[in-house]
Amino acid sequence: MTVIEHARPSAAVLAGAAVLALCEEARLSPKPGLVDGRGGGAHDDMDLPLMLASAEALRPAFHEIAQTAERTPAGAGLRERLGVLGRRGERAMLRATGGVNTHRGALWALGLLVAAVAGGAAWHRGAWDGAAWDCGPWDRAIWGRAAAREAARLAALPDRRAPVGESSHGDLARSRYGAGGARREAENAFPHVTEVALPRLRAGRAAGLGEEAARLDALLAVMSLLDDTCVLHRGGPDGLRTVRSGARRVLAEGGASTGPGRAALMELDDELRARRLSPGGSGDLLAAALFLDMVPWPEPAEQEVLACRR
Ligand SMILES: CC(C)(COP(=O)(O)OP(=O)(O)OC[C@H]1O[C@@H](n2cnc3c(N)ncnc32)[C@H](O[C@H]2O[C@H](COP(=O)(O)OP(=O)(O)OP(=O)(O)O)[C@@H](O)[C@H]2O)[C@@H]1O)[C@@H](O)C(=O)NCCC(=O)NCCS
Ligand SMILES: Nc1ncnc2[nH]cnc12
Repeated sequence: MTVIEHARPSAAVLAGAAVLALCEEARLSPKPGLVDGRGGGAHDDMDLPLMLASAEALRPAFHEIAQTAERTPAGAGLRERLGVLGRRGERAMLRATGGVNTHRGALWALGLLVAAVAGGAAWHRGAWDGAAWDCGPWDRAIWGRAAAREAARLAALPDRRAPVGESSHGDLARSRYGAGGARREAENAFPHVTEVALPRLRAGRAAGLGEEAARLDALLAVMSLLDDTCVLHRGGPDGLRTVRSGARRVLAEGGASTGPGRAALMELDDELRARRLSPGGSGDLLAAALFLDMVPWPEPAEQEVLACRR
C-alpha cells in the first residue's frame, strides 16, 4: 500500500477554520430566511451578533475535538469522547446565546469534519478504502471527500454515553416524515457538502461571479435539495416544497449574481420570513463546505516533492 504522510494542520488552525466558516456563513447576505447582516431572517430570537458570539463560543470545543482526534484511534472510544465534547460545546453555545439554539447542527457537522481532518486518515492516501494510489497530485475535492468519508465512519459509530429519552425536532421530523436529517447527512459522508455546495462554490468562482454570489448560489443549491428538518419542523412537507422550489427558481433565473436571480432571491426571502421557514440545515452545510475549502490541504507542488513510501 502506498502511504504519503502530509503535515497536518494544528488543532488551533482547524478550530480557527471552523469558527471562521461559521462566521462567514452568518455574515453572508442576503440569505433567504436565515440570519445575516440584515437581521434575523425567519428567527425572532437571533441576529448576526448572536450568531458570531455563538461561533466564537464553539472554538474551545472544536479545539478539544481536534486534539482528541489527533491522539485517539478512530473507534467507539473516540466516538463517545466526541459525544461528550459535542454536548459540552452545545452547553457553551447555549450559555453564549442565552439558551437559543443557533448552531447545534453546525457543531455536529463541523465537529465531525474537524475530527476527521485532525485524525489524519485523510492524510494517509493509501488508507482510503484500500484503493491503489499513484503519487500524482490531487485536487482539493479528493481531500474533502476523504475527510467526509472519515467523518461518516465516526458518525456511524455508537455513542453509548448519549442521553436517552430526549426527542429533538429532528427526531420528530424523522418519525413523522421519514426525513434523514443531520444524522443521515453525516452518515452518508455529507453529500450536500462535497457533491453540491463545494462544486457549485468552485464553479461560481471559476465563472467570475465573485465570492458572495458564489457562496449564495452554493447555499441555494443545497436548499433546493436538502431534507432540512428545521424547515420540516416549522412548515411540514409544504414548507419544504416552498424552500426547495424557491431555491431552484432563483438558480433557474441565473442565480444571485443576476438581476432576475437576485429579484427571485428577495421574493423567496420575503416568503420564508413571513412563514417563519428557516433553512438552518442548509446554512450549516454551507459552513461545512467553507470549512473544507479553508483547510490547508497540501498543494500539488508540495505533493510532487513528498516521498511516497512503499
Ligand atoms: C445529530 C444532532 C445534530 C442531533 O440531530 P437531531 O436531528 O436529532 O437534532 P435537531 O437539533 O432537531 O436537528 C439537527 C439540526 O441539524 C441541522 N439540520 C437540519 N436538517 C439537516 C440536514 N438534512 N442535514 C444537516 N443538518 C441538518 C439543523 O441545525 C440548524 O438549525 C438550528 C436552528 O434552527 P431552529 O429551527 O431555530 O432550531 P430549534 O431551536 O430546534 O427550533 P425553534 O424552537 O427555534 O423553532 C441550529 O441547530 C442550526 O445548526 C437542525 O436543527 C447532534 O446535535 C447530536 O446528536 N449531538 C450530540 C453530540 C455529538 O454526538 N457530537 C459529535 C460531534 S461534535
Ligand atoms: N445564518 C443562519 N441563520 C439561522 N440559522 C442558521 N443555522 C446555521 N446558519 C444559520
